[in-house]
Amino acid sequence: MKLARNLLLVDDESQWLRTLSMTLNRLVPEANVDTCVDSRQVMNRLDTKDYALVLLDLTMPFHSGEELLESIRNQYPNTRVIIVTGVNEVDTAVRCMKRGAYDYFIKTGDVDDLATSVRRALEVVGLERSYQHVKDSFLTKELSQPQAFNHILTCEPAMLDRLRYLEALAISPEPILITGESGCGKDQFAKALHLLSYADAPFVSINLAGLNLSTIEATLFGQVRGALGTDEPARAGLVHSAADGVLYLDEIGDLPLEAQSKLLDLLQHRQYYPLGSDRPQPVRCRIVASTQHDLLALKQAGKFRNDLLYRLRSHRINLPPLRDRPLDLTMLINHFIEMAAKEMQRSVPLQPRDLADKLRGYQFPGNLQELKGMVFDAVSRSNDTHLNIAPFLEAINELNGSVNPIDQHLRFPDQLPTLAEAGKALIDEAMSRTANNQTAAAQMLGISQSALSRRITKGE
Ligand SMILES: Nc1ncnc2c1ncn2[C@@H]1O[C@H](COP(=O)(O)OP(=O)(O)OP(=O)(O)O)[C@@H](O)[C@H]1O
Repeated sequence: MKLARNLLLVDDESQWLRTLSMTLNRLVPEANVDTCVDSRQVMNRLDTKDYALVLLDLTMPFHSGEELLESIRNQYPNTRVIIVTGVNEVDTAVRCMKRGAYDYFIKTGDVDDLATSVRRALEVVGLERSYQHVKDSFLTKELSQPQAFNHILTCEPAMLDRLRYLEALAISPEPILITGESGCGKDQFAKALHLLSYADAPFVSINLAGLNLSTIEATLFGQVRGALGTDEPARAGLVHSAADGVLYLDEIGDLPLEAQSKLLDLLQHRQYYPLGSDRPQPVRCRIVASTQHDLLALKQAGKFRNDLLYRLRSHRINLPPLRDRPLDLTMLINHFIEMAAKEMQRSVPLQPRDLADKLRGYQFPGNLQELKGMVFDAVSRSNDTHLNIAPFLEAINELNGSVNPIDQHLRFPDQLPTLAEAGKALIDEAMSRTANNQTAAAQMLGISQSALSRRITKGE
């Protein structure tokens, strides 16, 4: 899938082209910069490669910049054009902007503003493309690269929407935040994104839970020799290893505040400083972060930076827990049974037909990870023909046993009722819920029907 990062510099001065391309490579590392010195070649170049942005000189032999601006906007409306010229005339600038230029710069030695505009234009084109992709995929309801999702089994409409959304986001360079309970498939989504857009580049992941600040900083950003006052050798960090690919930050909520500002710098300026160095290193990598925690709550508690949170949340995917994916249960059980049998090199045991039904009411606090664990346990405890379902029943019983309905539902008033009053209220409620069926009410209350009848007669 095409990322919006190809940039074509057009100018008849080859020395200027060389300098500008070197500068932009440094200041906008996310861009792929090509150059074109001959105005007659520009439209050919656009025919053969998908450029998100063209930086155009105005005064050139053969075709003027204004002429090319018009042709590009007509034939490639999704490509933005920034004019970079020596012509310092308000009229010309106004005319170019009216013809659809994205921005207009006078050639000077100071290219910081130009770099900012280039970065913004690439973001705009990326967002436009993602939006178009979301629209297309939601209209057609089809995935264009289904093979990237081979490891994500689902037939739940809500999950299929998320797959399509991830596919649409794959072309944007912006970070993605994946949220959801533990074990619900966040890692799988990060890996799918990698396959969608960065399959030939590295996928580098780190789980930030429980790591201290210096370990995180050194691991992520690397260090120069002796950075920590010891004689430790220089080493490259994971950000360096993830160049051009995906850096997956699992449990981003555990990132200490000090490291959050460095991550923000990386996201905003696509550069980082190894520990002990004051020389910024440019890098281009897609950041995917995940968490099972509520980052808004962490922000309110002062543990997560507001600016980082909003930067990360620009693309967000929240995965539903397994208990909200009833349509997937049977398929996942079958999948994990086959996987376990294969790993344990045994034949696939038969499962009871109603296994998925038995599990329907179960909450799966550990989600797919828990289901997978149960199935592997069951397969390992099975004989060659039939699946041993004890692990499933044990989990259901354990959970039922650990839930204290009184803790969950009863709320006592300041003035407690007497035992007799509470007992009578309970019996009245049970009788009303069972439409005065004493046998059912007695079962609900955990006493025999005759004991209930006695209590009702006595008015207890
Ligand atoms: N849709 C799916 N189809 C098949 N297997 C899945 C699916 N989603 C997740 N899994 C499997 O379930 C297990 C848990 O998934 P994963 O590690 O992606 O969850 P997670 O949300 O990242 O968990 P954690 O919060 O603990 O990091 C993995 O073994 C994964 O391969």
